[in-house]
Amino acid sequence: MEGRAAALGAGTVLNALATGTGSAFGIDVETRATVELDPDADDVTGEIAAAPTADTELIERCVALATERWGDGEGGTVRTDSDVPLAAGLKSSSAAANATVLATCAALDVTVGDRSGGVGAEAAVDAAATDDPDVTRLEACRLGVTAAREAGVTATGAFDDASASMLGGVTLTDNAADELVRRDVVDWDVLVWTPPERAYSADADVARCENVAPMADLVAELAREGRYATAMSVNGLAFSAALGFSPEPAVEAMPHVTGVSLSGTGPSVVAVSDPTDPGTDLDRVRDLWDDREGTVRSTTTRSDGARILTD
Ligand SMILES: Nc1ncnc2c1ncn2[C@@H]1O[C@H](COP(=O)(O)OP(=O)(O)OP(=O)(O)O)[C@@H](O)[C@H]1O
Ligand SMILES: O=C(O)C1=C[C@@H](O)[C@@H](O)[C@H](O)C1
Repeated sequence: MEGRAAALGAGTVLNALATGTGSAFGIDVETRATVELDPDADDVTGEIAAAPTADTELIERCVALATERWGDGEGGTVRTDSDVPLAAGLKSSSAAANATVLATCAALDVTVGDRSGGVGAEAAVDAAATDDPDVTRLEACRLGVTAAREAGVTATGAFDDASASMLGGVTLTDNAADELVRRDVVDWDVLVWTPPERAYSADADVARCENVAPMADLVAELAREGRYATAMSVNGLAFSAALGFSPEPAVEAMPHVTGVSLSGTGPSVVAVSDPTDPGTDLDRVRDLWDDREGTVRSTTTRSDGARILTD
């Protein structure tokens, strides 16, 4: 009983720590999970490639909750390997949880897809429905969010990040209710600067973020209108200030991009360029960010989301 799956990292449009409303978009950076189930095992043992001392509780909870829900409570092993740097603001926890839940479904021979007949924002996802699965990707995503809450790696549950990682595209969510408010496909070039330090979401100063709630409401309004890139730039200025990160990398990028923001609870900064936006130049931003400590990575948005791996 083995299953493998991959899920996306993501960038931030709106950080949910101020109001519980959040927004994020999937990017072409993946985390893969391999799950082996053993009907005779009671426990789940996790391993994170290239990070032997990192906390494996999240992925172990994901397997345990998935086998309780869709299997017979099997134990086993789970191993992740990732191109998403851990605790850098690029939704490593959401990608790990989504990949692990889908890999567990694959190991259980439970089919996963997007069921037709959804309502509201979920109907937009259903537009891509091709089959009648046992489990929808949104159900799998919500299970990963429950595991993240139980493992204590999140402030709000981060359904915004998790839905962007699972479905791709850009999502706007209510994290208090784990509800999808809106989803759209975006087609952007993306530049990511990741400084060497790490910032765990569980350690973020939520009270400081709540101080900028009026700005978060404004960002949410822009996102509801589909003005995601503008929303993102406003978010970046507000949450860099609230969380104590320099706004300088975003400010120097701003004349050359469609949108730029501190991502998640930092420290990465993500800039996007809409190819139909004539004034943008991510190469120029790369020249500026290359002078900074850390790594600069070029990528793109993804609209397909997480998937079970079959080869
Ligand atoms: N590849 C992975 N495999 C297993 N667990 C992971 C992996 N990546 C992250 N995690 C879990 O997620 C925790 C980090 O979560 P955190 O929310 O702080 O990071 P993040 O999701 O990258 O940040 P942000 O929400 O700001 O984007 C780690 O301590 C670990 O428990
Ligand atoms: O832990 C959380 O609840 C979150 C962490 C960050 O990624 C935020 O960007 C997200 O909106 C919520």
